[in-house]
Amino acid sequence: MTDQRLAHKRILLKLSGEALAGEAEVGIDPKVLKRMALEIGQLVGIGVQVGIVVGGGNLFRGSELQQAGLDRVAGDHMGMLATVMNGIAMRDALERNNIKTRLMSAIPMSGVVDHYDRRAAVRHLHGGDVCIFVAGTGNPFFTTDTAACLRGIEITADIVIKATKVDGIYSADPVKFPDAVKYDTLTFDEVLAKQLGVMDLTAMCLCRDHNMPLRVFNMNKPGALLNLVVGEQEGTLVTR
Ligand SMILES: Nc1ncnc2c1ncn2[C@@H]1O[C@H](COP(=O)(O)OP(=O)(O)OP(=O)(O)O)[C@@H](O)[C@H]1O
Ligand SMILES: O=c1ccn([C@@H]2O[C@H](COP(=O)(O)O)[C@@H](O)[C@H]2O)c(=O)[nH]1
Repeated sequence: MTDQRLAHKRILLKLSGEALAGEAEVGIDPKVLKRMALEIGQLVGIGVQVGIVVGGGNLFRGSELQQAGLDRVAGDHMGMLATVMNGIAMRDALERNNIKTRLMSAIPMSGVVDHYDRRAAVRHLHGGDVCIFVAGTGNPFFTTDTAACLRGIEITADIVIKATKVDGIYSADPVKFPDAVKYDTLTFDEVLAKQLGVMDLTAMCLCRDHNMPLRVFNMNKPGALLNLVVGEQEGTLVTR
């Protein structure tokens, strides 16, 4: 395939932590990791530059730890460290499939992962390496959705793609409301006005204010990721 057929040449892919857990919903399922690694490898093979932000919801979420009695900032630090563990697992899966990978953390962790450096990340992307960005934004009270939009804007990705367990944005959470209706396209202001909960407000506003398109799609649908980078309709596209 030639470069001209690609709808997106540089993407920021947000992988939800829960998606890494597969059916178990907690922990990491090696079969899911392998499948995702192969799908990401297909993109690299056709010349797409891939940045990834991984979530941590399969291990820890600060808000849930706070409800269980922990200090919120301590909980958020644990959540960010959870994303580092997921990132190490994702790097391992990619490298097992001969996909060159860089793992960069917003929180310095010498000897385990590289420290995040935007200019170095862009150089690695140009060289064909997948860059995995972990530890979110490095600050408590944020989410990895916000980190994904932030990194996407920083690396001048063409689009932020949120891979999740539902196949787009619906009129209500489709997990709780099976009658909810799916949207093919939305504007950021519509998502905000309708309070559609698929992504947090900070992340949405960041994408809107920096004119960064966002697509939400189902990572459990084989081939969907490849389809959308070649411009086919998958999930829901949100634009300004
Ligand atoms: N209007 C909506 N349309 C689609 N999904 C929605 C909507 N409202 C809520 N959701 C829910 O949002 C979830 C998407 O969040 P997801 O679990 O992928 O990410 P996360 O919380 O960012 O990641 P992590 O699992 O790492 O914490 C979907 O699984 C869905 O159940
Ligand atoms: O910038 C950030 C990103 C994340 N956190 C904490 O990590 C967990 C896991 O991230 P998810 O986005 O929920 O997958 C999150 O709940 C926060 O506790 C953070 O503090 N700062």
